Amino acid sequence: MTLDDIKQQTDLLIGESHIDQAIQALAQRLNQFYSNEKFAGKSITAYCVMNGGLYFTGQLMRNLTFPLSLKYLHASRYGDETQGAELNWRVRPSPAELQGKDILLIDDIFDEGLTLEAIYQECTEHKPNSINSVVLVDKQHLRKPKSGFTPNFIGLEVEDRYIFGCGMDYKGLWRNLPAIYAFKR
Ligand SMILES: O=P(O)(O)OC[C@H]1O[C@H](OP(=O)(O)OP(=O)(O)O)[C@H](O)[C@@H]1O
Ligand code: HPA
Repeated sequence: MTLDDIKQQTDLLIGESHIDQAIQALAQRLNQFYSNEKFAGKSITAYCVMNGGLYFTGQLMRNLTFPLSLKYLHASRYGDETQGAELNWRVRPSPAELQGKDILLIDDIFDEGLTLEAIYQECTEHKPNSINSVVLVDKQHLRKPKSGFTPNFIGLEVEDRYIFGCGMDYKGLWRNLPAIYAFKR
């Protein structure tokens, strides 16, 4: 499939400039949040949730103005599929990197929320000083975690379709696209 095929067979759901604006607005909110005196003199440990979080982390980071230590973790439950299954931990954060730290989890999408909720729980067990999460998009449906868990910062809302671009893949591909697409129904 070529880029031309993608353009013909998909709907452009969110364009590049809209996404860039949303990322800048999120960065401003995070800069404001972490300028609170309770974070004075501290650095923030940002965890990029691989692989999907990579694009968003890179775009977000360049607009963040507080001292940030970048790490990554990898938990996956979609693989190359468009339906989620059981969570598979590939790289866990190390306890020593969490204890007493101020953690920011960065991911591309909050869909059914099971991935981010499980990551949050894993991190919480190792007693960070604070833990917050930011996602680029929140998919609009009612299949969210029963616990009520939700990210602290959300960039954009997206309709209930399988989407790709901006870090999100379609069958392992097209994470590189700077806009968000869904195949035509
Ligand atoms: O809210 P959920 O329904 O749990 O889905 C969201 C998660 O799914 C995707 O990861 P994926 O499992 O595709 O792994 P990948 O990022 O390595 O492709 C995405 O990057 C999120 O981490
Ligand atoms: O809609 C999606 N697209 C890509 N990856 C995803 N992971 C969860 N939901 C999605």
